Amino acid sequence: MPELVFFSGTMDCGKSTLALQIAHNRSARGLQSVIFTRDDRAGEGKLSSRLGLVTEAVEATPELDLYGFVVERLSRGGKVDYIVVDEAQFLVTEQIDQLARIVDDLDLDVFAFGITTDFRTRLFPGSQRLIELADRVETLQVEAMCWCGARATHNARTVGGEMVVEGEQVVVGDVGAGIVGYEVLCRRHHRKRMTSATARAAALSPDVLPVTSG
Ligand SMILES: Nc1ncnc2c1ncn2[C@@H]1O[C@H](COP(=O)(O)OP(=O)(O)O)[C@@H](O)[C@H]1O
Ligand SMILES: Cc1cn([C@H]2C[C@H](O)[C@@H](COP(=O)(O)O)O2)c(=O)[nH]c1=O
Repeated sequence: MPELVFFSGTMDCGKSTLALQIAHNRSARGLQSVIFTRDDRAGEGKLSSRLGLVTEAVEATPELDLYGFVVERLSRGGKVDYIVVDEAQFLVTEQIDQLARIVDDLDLDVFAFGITTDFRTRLFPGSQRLIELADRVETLQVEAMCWCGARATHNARTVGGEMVVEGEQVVVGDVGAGIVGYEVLCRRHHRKRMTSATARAAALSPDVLPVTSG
């Protein structure tokens, strides 16, 4: 049975790499995909991984009907065997419904990849709809780690190095880069707003240095 699968995790846990691997293995067996993405760091119409691989993709702008796109390709004689969607958190909820329709009405597997929650620990609308509709939600096996060594479960946003919990939901960016950056943290340190930089600064603070006599 074809499935809608949501591969989910924090930033930097290997989602795009897995998306590229799935596409590579299937195309090696002659299967053809439509790859959708939205706002990839590498630019419009790209699906890129931090391991350096990149492939062409269809930019899923909010107006694009994903079901209609696939139907049109099939009706023009194109071959479509399965669908890959990266940065699925950025899709509008109607597009997630369209993905479910692709599975149910066109009998195609849909593999969607995305982060579940934003820097405020709130669900992205696209991810919420995926959790509601997916046949399976899979957590990636290569866990991203917090600076403390625990499994990273949350995404933090930093502005000028400071962790923030207010702002626009969508700001495209990378981990540890630019004015606006991101860092993955465990829940404990997300709650305490303690990034690796804050933790380093605290460790160096005279307040926590051992008091020596003499
Ligand atoms: N230099 C490197 N050597 C080995 N693995 C790396 C290197 N740089 C990045 N990675 C791997 O790539 C992962 C990020 O891959 P990516 O697919 O871009 O993540 P995501 O799409 O989840 O943000 C990291 O968790 C790490 O496992
Ligand atoms: C937490 C968070 C992230 N984003 C953006 C930043 C990146 O462009 C993508 C995630 O990409 P990745 O391949 O999973 O690393 O999402 C955002 O816009 N808002 C957020 O709160």
